[in-house]
Amino acid sequence: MKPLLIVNPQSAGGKTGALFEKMRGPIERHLGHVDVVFTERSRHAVDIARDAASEGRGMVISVGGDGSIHEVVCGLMEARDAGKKLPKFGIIGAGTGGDYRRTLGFENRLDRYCEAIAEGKTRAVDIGRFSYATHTGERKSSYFVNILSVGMSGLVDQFVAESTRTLGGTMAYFTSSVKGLARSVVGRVKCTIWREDGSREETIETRCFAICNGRYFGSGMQVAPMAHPDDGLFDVVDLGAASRLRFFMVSSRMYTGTHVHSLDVKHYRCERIQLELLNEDVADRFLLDVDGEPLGRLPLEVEMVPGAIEVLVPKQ
Ligand SMILES: Nc1ncnc2c1ncn2[C@@H]1O[C@H](COP(=O)(O)OP(=O)(O)OP(=O)(O)O)[C@@H](O)[C@H]1O
Repeated sequence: MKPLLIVNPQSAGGKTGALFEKMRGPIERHLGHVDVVFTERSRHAVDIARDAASEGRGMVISVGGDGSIHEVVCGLMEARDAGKKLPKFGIIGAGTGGDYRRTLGFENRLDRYCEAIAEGKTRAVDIGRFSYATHTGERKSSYFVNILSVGMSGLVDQFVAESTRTLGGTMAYFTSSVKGLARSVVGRVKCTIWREDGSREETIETRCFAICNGRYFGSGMQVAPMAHPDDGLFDVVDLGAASRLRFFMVSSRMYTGTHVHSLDVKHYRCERIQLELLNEDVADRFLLDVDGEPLGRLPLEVEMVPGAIEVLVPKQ
């Protein structure tokens, strides 16, 4: 069967849909004939990827941004949990932020994405499987490939989602970040972590707490510069509970990854983690960010699925 391209025409503010026919020539020169499906709605890529794995495709390729990668991964993981053999997963970055492809070492060029897919080098990347609470209190589960964070990041995502209809992408992100900082709260969180055979429990206070396979979130902020997407462990970064001004100054250092040297920031590694919010009065402002999209809230339980998906990566 031919490789299947799952194209999000709405990614990069709609540019991907407008430019895809121009991209098809270079793609087919590298990969030969391909099948193409355009997503028609949010989360459609989950169904397409799951069905592609179920019908025995050898390769699926996401064409879009981090949200598209996330959805294809969710579909593949649903197929894996149903006992299906998974296709190799190719990435053609055509989004706005591109946080996951940065960790994998992709240059943001169509020819580089195509070369990586054609060359066939893979990395078996880790996936997080988690359960969370929806805004109506229902328990649900899902997956993440890059970063699952909670606190101010989820609040910013929610403001971005509410504002994109009236503002352009960059402007929406900037105003949402300012609003997110102004409205951010300190969560008091009961945190239980498991590593190898042992577990430990502690109560922490934080404005933002990130559970990472990849290194970047928020369009280029290197929250976990030490993370490797295929080491079988989450790198957990707690950005602390400093005042808003001090938190802003520490967070700004994420662009260079030097925030990890701040005494406010804590880092540890684990295979499984549970978070429960103790000050429930801040629950509607202490929210989840899953691979860059808003989702729900605590309580949260996360477990590692090591080496779950074979991703086609640059040779380097
Ligand atoms: N046909 C569609 N109509 C409307 N929304 C869609 C459609 N297909 C996918 N989406 C949604 O588009 C959103 C954004 O996609 P994606 O993340 O790939 O692009 P981006 O936001 O430009 O990139 P990045 O996340 O890297 O900044 C996702 O939440 C996805 O669910």
